[in-house]
Amino acid sequence: MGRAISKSGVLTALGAMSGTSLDGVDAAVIKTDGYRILGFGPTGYRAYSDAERKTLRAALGQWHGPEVDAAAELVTLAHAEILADFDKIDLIGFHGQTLAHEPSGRGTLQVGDGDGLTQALGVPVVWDFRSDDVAMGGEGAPLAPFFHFACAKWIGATQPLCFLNLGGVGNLTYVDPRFDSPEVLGALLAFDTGPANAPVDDLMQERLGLPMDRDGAVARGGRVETGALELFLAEPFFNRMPPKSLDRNDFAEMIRLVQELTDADAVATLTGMCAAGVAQGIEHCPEPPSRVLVTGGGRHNPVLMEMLRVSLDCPVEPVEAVGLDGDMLEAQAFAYLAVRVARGLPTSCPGTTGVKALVGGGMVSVPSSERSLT
Ligand SMILES: Nc1ncnc2c1ncn2[C@@H]1O[C@H](COP(=O)(O)OP(=O)(O)OP(=O)(O)O)[C@@H](O)[C@H]1O
Ligand SMILES: CC(=O)N[C@H]1[C@@H]2OC[C@@H](O2)[C@@H](O)[C@@H]1O[C@H](C)C(=O)O
Repeated sequence: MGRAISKSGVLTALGAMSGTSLDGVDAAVIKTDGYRILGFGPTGYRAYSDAERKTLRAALGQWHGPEVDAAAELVTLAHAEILADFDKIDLIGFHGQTLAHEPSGRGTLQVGDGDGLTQALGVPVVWDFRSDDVAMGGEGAPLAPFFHFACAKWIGATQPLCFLNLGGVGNLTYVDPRFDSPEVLGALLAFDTGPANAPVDDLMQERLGLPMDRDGAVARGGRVETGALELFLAEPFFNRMPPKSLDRNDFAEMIRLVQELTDADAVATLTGMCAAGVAQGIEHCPEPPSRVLVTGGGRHNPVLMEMLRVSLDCPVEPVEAVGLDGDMLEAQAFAYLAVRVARGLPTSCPGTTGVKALVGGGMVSVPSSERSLT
């Protein structure tokens, strides 16, 4: 099943992402030469059980110790299960699970054993994508922007546009497709916009024992409390110039801003905070984007989408409007980035992570049977 990584030509790469929402592992195949997208392939999803989610939650914010070890083992096994379902793969891009992210402090931690996966699956694995960028002074996130640039080309965009990912945390990529290459100054600007669904999920869990505000049903019956919203926007994060990134729990205490509110008002206000963070962030774009294409779970929330439409001056649509798959874009991104890493191409630049030079970060593990060949 395994093959050494060819140094040129089109590769079939499988990417896997376990996001900050802790819902499960997304996996997706793309064909790429490391520059262009040549096609999209099959996708898969492996949900975490309640018990597994609990194990992951217990390890959030920690850098080492038994909780981290348990989380790492679980993440590796869950990935081994889903990735084994795919066939004829040249290369795997394995993001792992972020447990802690403190780029200007202790670094960034994505757990999961990429080397173990290589041996188990017999396919080369690229992993630990963020550490090199952080070591060189970058934020280590977001990393999807180079892939967003390729997506903009794939859909034939001719004017600047934004990709907005609304997962646990929100991140925005401004792409100017008039440039030929993503690393050219001005082609990309990217940053985290603020918390997205994580605070809503946490509040729903805490108050109602539910994992999310499905279809915005609770927020729809509530009212955004402007006092709480103003206090939220006064956080220093919003005045910082991009690039900038967040840890899932950096804004965990914002739930306190809504603690006196009814369930509906509290959820509406947290939803409004996500939209307001995006509206503030978009002001940093070099030019107003022609459209905002939304990916990640937040695009399924009609109340959140409506709030974004009201506060932004351009069309706001799910990425499905241009034929992309908003549930799989991150997994596809790490498939794409894996090929770039394997070929020595950069995966971040000053405009995406604030790093001083171009970085092609990641470890490459090859099956031991192929070590003599590479
Ligand atoms: N139908 C829906 N209605 C409302 N919210 C939804 C719906 N579907 C998904 N979501 C939200 O999207 C979240 C999952 O989003 P996604 O899978 O993009 O996150 P992630 O990839 O784990 O996070 P990140 O991008 O921050 O790493 C859920 O936790 C939930 O809050
Ligand atoms: C440190 C980390 O894992 N960051 C994630 C997280 O989830 C969304 C946002 O915060 C983004 O910065 C990043 O993921 C996406 C996939 C990225 O790197 O582009």
